[in-house]
Amino acid sequence: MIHVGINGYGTIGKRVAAAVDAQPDMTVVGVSKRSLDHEAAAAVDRGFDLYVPDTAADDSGGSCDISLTGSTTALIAESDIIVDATPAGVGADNAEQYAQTDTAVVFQGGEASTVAPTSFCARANYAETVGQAATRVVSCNTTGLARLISPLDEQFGVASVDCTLIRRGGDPTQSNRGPINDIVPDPVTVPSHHAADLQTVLPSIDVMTKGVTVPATLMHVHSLTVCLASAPSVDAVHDCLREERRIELVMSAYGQDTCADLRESAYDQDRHRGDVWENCVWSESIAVDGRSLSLLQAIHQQADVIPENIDAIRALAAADDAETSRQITNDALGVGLTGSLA
Ligand SMILES: NC(=O)C1=CN([C@@H]2O[C@H](COP(=O)(O)OP(=O)(O)OC[C@H]3O[C@@H](n4cnc5c(N)ncnc54)[C@H](O)[C@@H]3O)[C@@H](O)[C@H]2O)C=CC1
Ligand SMILES: O=C(OP(=O)(O)O)[C@H](O)COP(=O)(O)O
Repeated sequence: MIHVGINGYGTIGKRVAAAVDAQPDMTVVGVSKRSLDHEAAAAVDRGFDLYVPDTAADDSGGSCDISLTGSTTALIAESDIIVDATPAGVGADNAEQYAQTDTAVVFQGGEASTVAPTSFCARANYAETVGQAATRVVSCNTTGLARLISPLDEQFGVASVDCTLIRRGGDPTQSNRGPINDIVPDPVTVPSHHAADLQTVLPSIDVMTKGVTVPATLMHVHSLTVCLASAPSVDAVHDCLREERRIELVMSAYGQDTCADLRESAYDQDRHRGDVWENCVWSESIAVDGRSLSLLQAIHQQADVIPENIDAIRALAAADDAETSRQITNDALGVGLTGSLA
């Protein structure tokens, strides 16, 4: 059993905790959270031991009467691996504390790539992280790109990638974010950080990315043009992507027209929190003109990195090879088990 502690129990941390709990070879030691709020209470109700930063819980979380197990320092000491899912930048502040222990760490994509010796996407570069003391799961957008580009590169060769990322303005509870009525170049400089981030897991890929942020909370959408080394048929691209359990081919013809439709599908499948762990590639968007492939995909920002965090834990623990780990994770969560309609 791999004993896992989760430091930071928000959008990503609570999903990672539930996913660890679902694995046959992992157990949740506990979760650590700064604010003693309704999310902390829900963690305890769910059966997770709750730890707080050593400086004690701040008092902004309200007056919930919640039973505490100990300090974050104790959680780190009791865990084989810590998943740090604290807000962007806090993970880097925590890095020194982790480094003073034998506990390995999975950081998140909000941290700079320098926070750990490797960056991680299970489909792209699992082996580089095996046995390391720390890794960083690349961001939700970068995970979505790496999962798509890896099989295309293996099967057809990828000469270059050009992607416009239509970024959601914030997660559903982030009422302080926006825009509420605009389309914002984000960043206005080109390339956006996603190009360099993709190269942390796929260093040989020639990639250009541009970002705009829109008033939406459900998912990101990527508009991609990929220059391939060969000229495959549309059917060959379909077949290549259909092999990937973390890619779902969705179809407008089946009413999967929008991000809202994709999220509703996940709720209809009784998925926990309505999570869509897979890249959703619109089947009808796949077009090939010689060596140029175009497509549209949607990425559920709260969910796609969750299976990757689980595989990153196994890689740090040197527990399995990439394919075995991905399969255990997929089976335990139900990733790709609904089957593409396309
Ligand atoms: N929300 C998203 O769509 C995605 C986020 N990420 C990355 O995941 C990381 C976490 O992001 P979210 O889950 O969205 O953040 P969040 O704000 O939803 O959750 C952060 C959690 O950490 C807790 N926290 C704050 N300071 C703490 C401290 N000093 N010690 C322990 N806990 C503390 C908060 O109480 C909260 O439970 C960031 O690096 C982010 O960039 C990556 C992919 C997608
Ligand atoms: O990692 C993410 O996005 P990113 O890949 O665009 O940096 C998550 O959606 C969080 O992004 P945010 O920092 O804009 O909330």
